Amino acid sequence: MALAWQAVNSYEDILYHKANGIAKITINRPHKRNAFRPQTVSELIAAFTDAREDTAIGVVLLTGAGPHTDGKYAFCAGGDQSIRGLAGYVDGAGIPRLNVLDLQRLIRTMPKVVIALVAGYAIGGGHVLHLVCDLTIAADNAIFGQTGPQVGSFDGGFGASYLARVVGQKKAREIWFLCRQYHAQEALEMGLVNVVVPVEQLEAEGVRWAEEILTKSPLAIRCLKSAFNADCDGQAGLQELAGNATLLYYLTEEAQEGKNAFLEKRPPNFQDYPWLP
Ligand SMILES: CC(C)(COP(=O)(O)OP(=O)(O)OC[C@H]1O[C@@H](n2cnc3c(N)ncnc32)[C@H](O)[C@@H]1OP(=O)(O)O)[C@@H](O)C(=O)NCCC(=O)NCCSC(=O)CCC(=O)c1ccccc1C(=O)O
Repeated sequence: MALAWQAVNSYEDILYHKANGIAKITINRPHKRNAFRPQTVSELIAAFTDAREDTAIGVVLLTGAGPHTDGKYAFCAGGDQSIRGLAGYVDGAGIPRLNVLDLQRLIRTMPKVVIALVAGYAIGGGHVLHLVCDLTIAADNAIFGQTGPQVGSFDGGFGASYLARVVGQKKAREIWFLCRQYHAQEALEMGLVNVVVPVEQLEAEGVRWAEEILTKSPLAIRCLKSAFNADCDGQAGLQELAGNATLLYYLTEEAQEGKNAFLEKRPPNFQDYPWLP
């Protein structure tokens, strides 16, 4: 049965819906193959931040609106080249921005599962967006690729190093150095996506995966996501993982004793808590 999506807020460049513990964020610029401008990214950050803060939400689906009137689908074609200035993508106030990097970090560090639903093109910065999601479900018409060295750009952050972690060094260098496009099946074979489904089943499959995840333990999923990140993200990754250890410790009676003793102006008594092997 289809979910009864409820619209959340009103945006210009994105659509934002929620239903049954799932948030769905849709880039809505199909006339540009869902390429993002600074406003698109700001709106995406606002929606992802809302989903992060909402304790009822456990999984976020990120997708692109489509098909366009020409029948073509796109997840996202990267930065909008028509408003690219000297120092980034120029916003309505004339300020150049590279704010998609903030969005990448938000998706990567939010303690909920983010699933990219890719129909059509995931190209350039749009390809990196699906890459930083925890899981990717591809439609059978999905096309993946980087174009940076062709259009005078590159993503040397997650777009390079995390891509190499996912598909291996040789393949990642091929993807960036040759700027080829890869079909869904090839993406599956290189471990870039989790599954390929017929395009008309894309959202339903995403909802099925989300519903399955939502039956699992939120704290376990949270700790696992930060553990996977810690392996790649250096001190920032360790901070995220250690933050979860602190959260779990705060939940114990032992930690409460420390706080209570301070508030009651007495020495703490940790004698009841064992030094576990
Ligand atoms: C995606 C295509 C392969 C699709 O091809 P096709 O189906 O033939 O459609 P088109 O006719 O080309 O496109 C239809 C329509 O959409 C417009 N459009 C498509 N993509 C863009 C875009 N990226 N920017 C602006 N407009 C776009 C296109 O012009 C057409 O409009 P008309 O009015 O009808 O002419 C193909 O479209 C394609 O190759 N697109 C470009 C892909 C690309 O090169 N993207 C940019 C890569 S660089 C990037 O994304 C920056 C990454 C980034 O943001 C970043 C990374 C690291 C650090 C910082 C940053 C940062 O913030 O910049």
